[in-house]
Parts: sequence; C-alpha cells; structure tokens
Amino acid sequence: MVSAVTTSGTDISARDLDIGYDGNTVVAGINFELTEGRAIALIGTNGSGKSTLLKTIVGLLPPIDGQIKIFGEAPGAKPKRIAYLGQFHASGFVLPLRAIDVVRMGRFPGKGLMGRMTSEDNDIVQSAMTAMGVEKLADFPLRAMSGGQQQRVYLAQVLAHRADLLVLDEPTAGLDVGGRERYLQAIKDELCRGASIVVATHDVQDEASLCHQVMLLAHRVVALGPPDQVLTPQTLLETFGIVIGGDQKRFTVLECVHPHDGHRHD
Ligand SMILES: Nc1ncnc2c1ncn2[C@@H]1O[C@H](COP(=O)(O)OP(=O)(O)OP(=O)(O)O)[C@@H](O)[C@H]1O
Repeated sequence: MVSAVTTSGTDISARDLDIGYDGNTVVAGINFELTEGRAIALIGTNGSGKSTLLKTIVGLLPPIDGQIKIFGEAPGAKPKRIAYLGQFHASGFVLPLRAIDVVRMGRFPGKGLMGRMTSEDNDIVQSAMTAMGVEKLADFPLRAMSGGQQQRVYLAQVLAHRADLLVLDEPTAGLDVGGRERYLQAIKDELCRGASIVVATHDVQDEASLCHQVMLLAHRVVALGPPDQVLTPQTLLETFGIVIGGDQKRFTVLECVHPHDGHRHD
C-alpha cells in the first residue's frame, strides 16, 4: 500500500448511494469516502456492480438514490480532473489512430481539441508511453495492435492526463507480467503525486498491495475497509462463494519516496 503525506481533500464522498440502470437498483446503500492520495479497490464477482459504481462516479450514470459528490460537486461537474479508463475502447477502430494520438488525447481535457501541444505536453506524453513500455509503438496504428498493447496505450493515456482522480475499470485486463509490473509502478507514482484512485479489479493480490481500502461487492457491499481486515476467508467466501487463498503479508505500507506537494488545480 502506498501512503502519500497529504490526505486532506475528500475526492469522493458517497452516502446511502443506490446505483443501477433505468430505476433498477444494482447495489443499494453504498457509503464510502476517498481522500487525496488514497486508493480504493472494488472487488467482486462478475455482474456485482463494480463498473456501475465507476460509471456513476464519472457521471455517465445518474444515481438512483442517495448522494454522491466528486470534489464536492455532482458527478460529471469536473471532467478535467478525472481520468476514466472504461472496460471497452472503440476509438481506435472507428478512427485511424496511432498509439501516440491516443496518448495525446490524455492532454486534451486540460486544453480542448483545438489547444496546441506544448513541449511540456509532449514530454508528459513521452513519459507516459515510456512508463507503460509503448514508446517504440508510437506510430503504430491502434487497430493493428494486440489487446494487451492497446490496454497499455490506454493506460498511458490515463497517465498523460495527470488527473487528480483516476477511475480505472479492470486496468490489468490483457496485460502480461511486464505490463502489470509497469502498471503497478505507475499507479504508485500517481498516488505519490497526490492523485486518488478507484479501481475495479479481479486482481485481488496486486491491487490489495496498493490500495488503502477494499470494497467487496456482490450486488451489495459485503465489506469495506483496509485490505488486511476485509480480505478474510469468510468475506471472500461470502463474496465469491468459494474459498480463495491469500498471502496477507503482501499488504504492507510503502511510503512515497518523493511525496507530492499537495498542489492541485481546478
Ligand atoms: N447498460 C445496462 N443496462 C442495464 N443493466 C446493466 C447494464 N450494464 C450492466 N447491467 C447490469 O448491472 C449489473 C452490474 O453490472 P456491472 O457491469 O456493474 O458488473 P461488474 O461488477 O463490473 O462485472 P464484471 O466483473 O463482469 O465487469 C449486472 O447485473 C448487469 O447485467
């Protein structure tokens, strides 16, 4: 687990939140807070409501009931401050995009489609591509890439955003062992920069080693709290219906070497 020094700002606050589609509740009564520099992992079975909660956080789905605030406002009010990685990516198949074009889009929220890329923007794009190991694929067409290569490119786009809140839906899907290590390092760096992160995942061990909180979902919140308290054989059995082994010694606290300076902007 990574600890940034400053945790003053509340980035997400949910109170008695019911989420779902067209008035049909998928998960009811969600309560949690996520503060600056902290991460929460949503872990649960297929169809348990993880993506639904992420879509509600980014403002793609209205809450059915209760309250959710993102940076103190309604979801969707501060898109520039949020980088969202959805489960499905269509842009590379609709448009003839190269990898670098996709990563550059990570800079657009701050400047708009017509904004000029500065040398600082180009440096950020390069460093995001290097972090995910796709710098040599910069001019490669996205539609000719493997699924894992595309996932690395979309993760590089998220990193290029330099967002205050990262909302990630199964970010390690399709990644090989090297890609996962790069992802984990990049996420640690984002946390140390002061970003907060909410991640839906099936990688219980990897994410639990990074995240300060875990929410176990099974069409309801089964448990919420620090990984070493939440990921017990009983709660995992309750969530997944099977016993899952876990080496809880991995849930150690890593301090940031260069903690962020708390500087954020609207
Ligand atoms: N667009 C939609 N309209 C109506 N119901 C939906 C829609 N998308 C998902 N659902 C339903 O909402 C429930 C939760 O789905 P959700 O996508 O949040 O699951 P998940 O936990 O992210 O699953 P997975 O691990 O498979 O990605 C499921 O029962 C699903 O059928």
